[in-house]
Amino acid sequence: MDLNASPQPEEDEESFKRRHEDRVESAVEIARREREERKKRMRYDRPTRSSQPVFRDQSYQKRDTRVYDQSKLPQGWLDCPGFGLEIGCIIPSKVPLSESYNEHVPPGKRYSFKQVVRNQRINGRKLGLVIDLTNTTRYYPTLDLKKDGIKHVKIACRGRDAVPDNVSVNTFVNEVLQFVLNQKHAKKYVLVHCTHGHNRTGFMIVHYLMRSMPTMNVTQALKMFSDARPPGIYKADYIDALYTFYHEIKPESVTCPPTPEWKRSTELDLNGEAVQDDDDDDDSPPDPVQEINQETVKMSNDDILGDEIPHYQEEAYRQFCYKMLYPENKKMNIGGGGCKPFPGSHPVSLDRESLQLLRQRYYYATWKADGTRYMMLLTIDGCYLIDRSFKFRRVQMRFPCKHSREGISDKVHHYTLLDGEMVIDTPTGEQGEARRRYLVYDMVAINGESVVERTFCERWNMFVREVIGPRAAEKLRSHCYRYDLEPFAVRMKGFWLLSTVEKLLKNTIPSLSHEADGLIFQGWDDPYVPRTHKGLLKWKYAEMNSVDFLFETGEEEGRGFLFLHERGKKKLMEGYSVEFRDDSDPSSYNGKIVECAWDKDKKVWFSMRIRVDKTTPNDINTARKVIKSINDNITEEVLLEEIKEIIRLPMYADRIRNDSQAARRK
Ligand SMILES: Nc1nc2c(ncn2[C@@H]2O[C@H](COP(=O)(O)OP(=O)(O)OP(=O)(O)O)[C@@H](O)[C@H]2O)c(=O)[nH]1
Repeated sequence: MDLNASPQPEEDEESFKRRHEDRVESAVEIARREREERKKRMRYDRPTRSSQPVFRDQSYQKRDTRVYDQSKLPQGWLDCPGFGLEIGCIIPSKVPLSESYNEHVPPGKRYSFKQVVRNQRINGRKLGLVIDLTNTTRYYPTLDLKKDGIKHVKIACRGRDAVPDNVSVNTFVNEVLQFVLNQKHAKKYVLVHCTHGHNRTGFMIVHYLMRSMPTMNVTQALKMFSDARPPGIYKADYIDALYTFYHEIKPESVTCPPTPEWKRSTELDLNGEAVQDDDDDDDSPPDPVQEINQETVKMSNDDILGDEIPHYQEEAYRQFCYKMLYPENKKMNIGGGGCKPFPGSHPVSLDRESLQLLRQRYYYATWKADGTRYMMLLTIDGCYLIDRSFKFRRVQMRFPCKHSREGISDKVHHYTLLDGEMVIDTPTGEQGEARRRYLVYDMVAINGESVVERTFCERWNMFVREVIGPRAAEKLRSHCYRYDLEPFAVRMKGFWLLSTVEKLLKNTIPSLSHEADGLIFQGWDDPYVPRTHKGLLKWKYAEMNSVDFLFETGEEEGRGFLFLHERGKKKLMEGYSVEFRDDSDPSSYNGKIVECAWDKDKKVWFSMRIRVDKTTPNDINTARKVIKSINDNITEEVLLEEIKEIIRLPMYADRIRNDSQAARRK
């Protein structure tokens, strides 16, 4: 019996059946061997759920060294309908099988790429992209697709006991969005397939719909998919995961459809045992080892928030940020790859000299929140936290625009760039849970328009009117979307007249439910200045004035060196040393950024903490300013005395009076 006999395209269904029955005996043996193999593989080769690989084009094929039995069709594949109706430019489909499977597929049921392309052409559609979500490369070679000018993207998703991970979802959505954006003339389509084109495929398509249409909700997106590809997603945990991800409450009327007949009838293998495909989207329960015990995880400022996004998407967003921050420099290109400096505005330490600035310009004050600095980019397809290393991570948040219909906005912010600090609010007393809050203190762009050249006062009012206001209004009315389930709350930071600084120091700061380490003085008429802004002043409590050094151990035991940056390069600080006041071995700090404060009595730097959010030390000029500020020693008393004088100056006295009257009128 020749199992490798070449396919017979002209064969009728009857003769195919007969030929196939002859082979059952051997197939039983093969199935048994394969089960053994699979058991071995699962023991040693199990990928973790959170790190599913994303491979593009042929690269995955190089790595996948498994030997596959070409006679094995995916369970239920034969009777599973080929493809669904179009959803925008997307066509959900089962996996096309290469012609090397023809021997085991009756002629009327064959579904290779040749058939796919032909079928789509008959329906008036031309394919431009295929997104393959299967976790194997055994079903078809991608070479022919390339020849036909069809791009193939592989996003390997296991599907078996978990939903596709967030990074894979980000990749999928971005691929489709890019494809749509780059469509020039003729409309082309995206064929999306997993094994059967229901669960993983549906899950990804629902994510795409949610991120491309601001008024879409999960129930509508699920229905759109199930109308196009009945019965839709038929795994309850996939449906639940979508509601959870988008912070929506699942309506009672939404139920999970039963497993389709074509899938159930083939769930037994030739020995009558339930089989699991390498790649199949079966219904096994989640792996218990992977479950995280949420209760034991304590919130910290160093927690990594959000999900990674594709590198090329991140690069495009960086370009956008630079364009908004330097609008006068229209041709600015920050280039691809490499490490880009974080472009957010940075205050300088208050010293005797800069104290004079408070007399020359009109300032407001706020507390200096001591959390983690992030800029935040709001777009239709998601919100992105931008950390101090200029890395972007996606968080699921909603920022409606002002134009609203019955309070529910039909638009969300697209390319709005905020600046702020993430803090952890811990309520005093026994009641309430710690909650993350993003405190916004500035805005760089609104819906693709740079506002850096406007005064702070204008930016601030615009932020309140266009961002915080609509969000607050929708929060009260929205029934479906639960803002309280978002990963953090968003607040605007309060700014106060200089006449109230004493109250700010004595009453407001002590009553805050998060850390604060001083004050920020914000020029009310200032533009947004990227990087170091000499007019933006920070005053810290004396013991909190600090410098971030890079610490490296030398060859001599116990000896360590401190480095700063000078014009972007490492600079050894001769004669500087640091004391570690915990019991840990100094070598454990090697290569880390260590935040140090100055001990006036002992005249030595001592370590306060490791800065896991930073990869570079302070610039030498920044450090000089901190040192000057330490030497100048502007205490709380000195500061308050100075401010008392400043607010009597005519420029301040008049504006304070006007601003107070305006605030009362509001
Ligand atoms: N502009 C501004 N910055 C603020 C405000 N509140 C807190 N900050 C933070 O103050 C930081 C600058 O203070 P530094 O003392 O130099 O820095 P840090 O607290 O050590 O943190 P890094 O900035 O990460 O070095 C900024 O990064 C801001 O995140 C505010 O209201 N306005």
